[in-house]
Amino acid sequence: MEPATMAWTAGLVGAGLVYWFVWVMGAAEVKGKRAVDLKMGSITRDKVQDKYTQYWSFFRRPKETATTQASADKVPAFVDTFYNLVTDIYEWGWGQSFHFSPSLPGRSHRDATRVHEERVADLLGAKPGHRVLDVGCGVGGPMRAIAAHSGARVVGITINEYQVNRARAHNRKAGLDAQCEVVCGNFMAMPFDDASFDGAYSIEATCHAPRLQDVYGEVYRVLMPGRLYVSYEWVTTPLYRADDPAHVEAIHGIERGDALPGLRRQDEIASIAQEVGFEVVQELDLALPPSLPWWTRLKMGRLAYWRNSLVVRVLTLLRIAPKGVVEVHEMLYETAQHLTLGGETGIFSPMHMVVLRKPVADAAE
Ligand SMILES: C=C(CC[C@@H](C)[C@H]1CC[C@H]2C3=CC[C@H]4[C@H](C)[C@@H](O)CC[C@]4(C)[C@H]3CC[C@]12C)C(C)C
Ligand SMILES: C[S@@+](CC[C@H](N)C(=O)[O-])C[C@H]1O[C@@H](n2cnc3c(N)ncnc32)[C@H](O)[C@@H]1O
Repeated sequence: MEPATMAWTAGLVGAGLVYWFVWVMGAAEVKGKRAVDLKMGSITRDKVQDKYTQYWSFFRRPKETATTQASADKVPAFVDTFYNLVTDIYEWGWGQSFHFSPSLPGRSHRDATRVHEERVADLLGAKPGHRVLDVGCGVGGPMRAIAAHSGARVVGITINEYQVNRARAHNRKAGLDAQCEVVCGNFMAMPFDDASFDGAYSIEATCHAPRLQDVYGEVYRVLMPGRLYVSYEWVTTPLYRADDPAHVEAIHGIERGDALPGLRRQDEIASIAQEVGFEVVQELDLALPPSLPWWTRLKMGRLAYWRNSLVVRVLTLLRIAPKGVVEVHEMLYETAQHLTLGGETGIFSPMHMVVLRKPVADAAE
């Protein structure tokens, strides 16, 4: 072959490979984001690596982040940084619902996710005319499913401005912007009137609060008397042993890689709810049999992780993705291993469900 022909062929093959990496391999797992769109929230390109380092040094020793008032006060700001760093990767590699769900035999992940979300709407008895609060709404996957399923209006709150914009764009695209509203704010001091919601829910979000009382207390305040609050909580289960180093490492790994100021024990949730005034209507760990494992989706993705890691590296090399994305992606990969171990050993559940009622006669009155 002529040298010129060889050079052209090599060039074409190279370009084909880049195209394959970026557009095919980098395609979103569940539509909506491509690898080339990994922006790292509202952090400017040159600050991504620094922000990741700051995040990591804060959450490296999770329990310590909640022990003093001064460090607990910093948690929301670091959680905001965390979601700037991970939101695009989550959307790209997981979809618009940032939570787990029990696997359903013969059904897709998408179906399992929707069923887990619609369960909340059904428990709340949400219906047209109701105004329901989504506490820690992410980019609004659950909000849209619940609004569409129930016909209720849903107002979501998230600490992260970038997620607000993503959620609003998704709502518009889904034709649900008249029914779904998104507000930027702290769920421990919400900008809503007392007794202004017919129902409230939180899906894998309140685990970011240093004190669960602070967020449950706020939900209690904004809920109308007699109405329900459903929450899916991240907890350690009674199988967790604090004297087993493998257990401790798995739980610390989950906390570090998920911006958690310290996981709570399952048996703490109901008493905290009662402490702020709620009646406990139901409490159930949805991860327990007969539910099928929630962590198989993480495990089955090994090949996808390898592919994604390669895509992220190539995009960083080509300067399409900002420096620091590789580190964030590595952190998530490690977190996935800890979460899987937590699921397999049964020491951790991301779906300890509580159904709480604000009594008709408020005890404080
Ligand atoms: C509730 C929370 C988030 C739960 C999950 C939505 C996310 C927890 C770990 C995340 C992921 C881990 C591995 C990533 C993978 C390396 C990458 O290639 C593609 C995205 C992942 C699969 C990513 C997706 C979201 C999670 C499963 C917490 C924060 C309270
Ligand atoms: C794992 S995501 C879950 C999002 C959504 N519930 C879902 O299932 O797709 C956690 C959410 O809680 C929000 N969050 C964490 N701490 C918060 C705080 N102090 N105030 C408001 N939102 C918060 C995050 O911004 C994020 O949107």
